[in-house]
Amino acid sequence: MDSSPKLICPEVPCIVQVQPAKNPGSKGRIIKNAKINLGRNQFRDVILLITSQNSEVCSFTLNAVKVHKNFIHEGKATILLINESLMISNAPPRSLQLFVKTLTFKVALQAKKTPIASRCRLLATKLNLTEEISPLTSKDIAALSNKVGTETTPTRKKGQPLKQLNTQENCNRIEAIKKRRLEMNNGGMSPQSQARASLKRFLSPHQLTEEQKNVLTIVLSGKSIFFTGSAGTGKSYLLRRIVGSLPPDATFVTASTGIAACHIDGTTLHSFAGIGSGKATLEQCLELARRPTLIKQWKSVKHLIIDEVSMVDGDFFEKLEVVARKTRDTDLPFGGIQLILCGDFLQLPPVVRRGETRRYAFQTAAWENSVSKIVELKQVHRQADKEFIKILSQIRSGRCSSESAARLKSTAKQTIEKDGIIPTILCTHTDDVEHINMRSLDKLPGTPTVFKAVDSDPYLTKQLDQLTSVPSTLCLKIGSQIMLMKNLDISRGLVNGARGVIVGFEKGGIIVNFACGVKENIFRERYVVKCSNTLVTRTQLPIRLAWAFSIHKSQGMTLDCVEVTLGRAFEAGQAYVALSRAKSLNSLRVLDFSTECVRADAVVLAFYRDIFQDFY
Ligand SMILES: Nc1ncnc2c1ncn2[C@@H]1O[C@H](COP(=O)(O)OP(=O)(O)OP(=O)(O)O)[C@@H](O)[C@H]1O
Ligand SMILES: [Mg+2]
Repeated sequence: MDSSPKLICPEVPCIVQVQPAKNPGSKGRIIKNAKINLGRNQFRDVILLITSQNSEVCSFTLNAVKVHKNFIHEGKATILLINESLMISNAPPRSLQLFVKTLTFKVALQAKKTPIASRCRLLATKLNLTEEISPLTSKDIAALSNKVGTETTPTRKKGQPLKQLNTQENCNRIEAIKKRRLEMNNGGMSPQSQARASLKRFLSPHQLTEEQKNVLTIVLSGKSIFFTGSAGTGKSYLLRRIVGSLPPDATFVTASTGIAACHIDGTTLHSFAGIGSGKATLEQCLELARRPTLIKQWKSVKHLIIDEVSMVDGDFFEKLEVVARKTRDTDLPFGGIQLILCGDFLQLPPVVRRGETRRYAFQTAAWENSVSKIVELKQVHRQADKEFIKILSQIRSGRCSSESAARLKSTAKQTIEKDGIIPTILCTHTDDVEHINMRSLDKLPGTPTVFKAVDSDPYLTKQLDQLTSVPSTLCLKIGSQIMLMKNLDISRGLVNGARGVIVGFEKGGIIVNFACGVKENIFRERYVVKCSNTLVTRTQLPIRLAWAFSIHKSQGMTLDCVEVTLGRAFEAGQAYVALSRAKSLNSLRVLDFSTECVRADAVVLAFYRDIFQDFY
């Protein structure tokens, strides 16, 4: 049996707009609730099939094809054929990516084969679909040794209309793109190797584990689910995969905090809900949610994703449930919205004011009525070291044996500085963070270079500070310790949380030496977030100063090298969150550790013991 990885082309639910090439301005034909698939006809041409809601099928031969996939992450792509263009939208982004990948490779493979004589084709009376497309395999990649593929991604600015290209223009563009790609390679990889590498990433990316696949299956079955697990079990990683498997128009991706939302390219739950802090009366909240743009949004939600649900306040969650029912005019729990909740209640709890009683989301009737499935992920991915995993597991449950405490204390003296990168101090209090960062910057010689964020709406700067992970002003000097706040290139280690030090300035950017060994020029990035139901942007360097970081802000992150000070820990789960950001005991330095700072909330322990028989 062939055990090599295969990429099976999925059937993709979407909306397709078929436009005649000769008349690109026309609306063409719009097929809603369509499903697209690939097949082959009797000549072994690759065929794209569109099945409409009433099972009507139309097919397009893909002999000459060009794919625009600039917006594929939003579930959109345009396939340009000789006589028409197919504009695909509202597709689950990951399924669409797999589909486009298969399409481009299969068409490229086909182009290598001897074409069927026109006479033969003319003699055939009718085009028959003979078979489904076979999965893409590593053999296919090998066969593509001297062909890059037919796909192109010409740069098109947002808002600029798609233009039908004549053949000459097409050729020029393809040549220019090939040249640019070669230039980008820095003489490293040939286009063939690039094509192969790109497919290999698809064929064998980090695969989901069985327990993660199980969660995905439950999500796709439409059930409301809460999946939990200790830090680093891949909850947010899986969540990103889930987002890619759901239709974008009806899926809302949120998290309890701005920084956690950034990890999954979502928005905060508060910003999505549109009911302010939720502290107002239910009637006032409903009034807010019934504003025209918001009510439209509430009515369109089918899947609501919430990461770091442990920090969602119970009262807020309860109000949200009522708002969902009332705005959607239904008595179904949560207005019939599928909830996809994820987080670890043994990490940070909801923030409450002094004197207020804490109520977790799971303590509400709204949770009882809406969440039908609870799953625990058990395999830890962030750390590989068994000893460290065992220590963390104890701390999560609020315990710490004398051996574990001794092991953690033993890290206090180890050297984890490397190539000028010093570990980030994780602080319990935000004031300490500001103070350490400012003092350390002042100590560096020279005057700072200031990078001011460009916000699409300057009046929303405060909200953008909350909703994006990057500050409105960055004062930087050579020697500044920084943390990357965006996944720029996962394969090279340029991921959210990567630590580095500034070694130079470049026009409009900075030069950074990263702990992963990469030296990279970093320029401004655009962050797009929803604020009061409109899209706003912040353009800023994707970094933060990282001599110090708050434990609250670090929740959800994987950090390269950290120093933890827990003397003033005040919150249940705080020590656990701080320690579990590190990948290994070797990249961690724990100062002033005492077992008193290890605390787990008894209410949460009781909840977990109740739902998981084998829990601690
Ligand atoms: N199936 C997998 N295969 C390989 N790596 C994985 C897998 N799942 C997750 N990871 C990696 O493990 C690390 C931790 O994942 P992630 O941040 O999603 O964990 P988490 O459960 O959300 O943690 P936290 O509770 O701290 O938010 C990440 O670097 C992620 O890329
Ligand atoms: Mg997470």
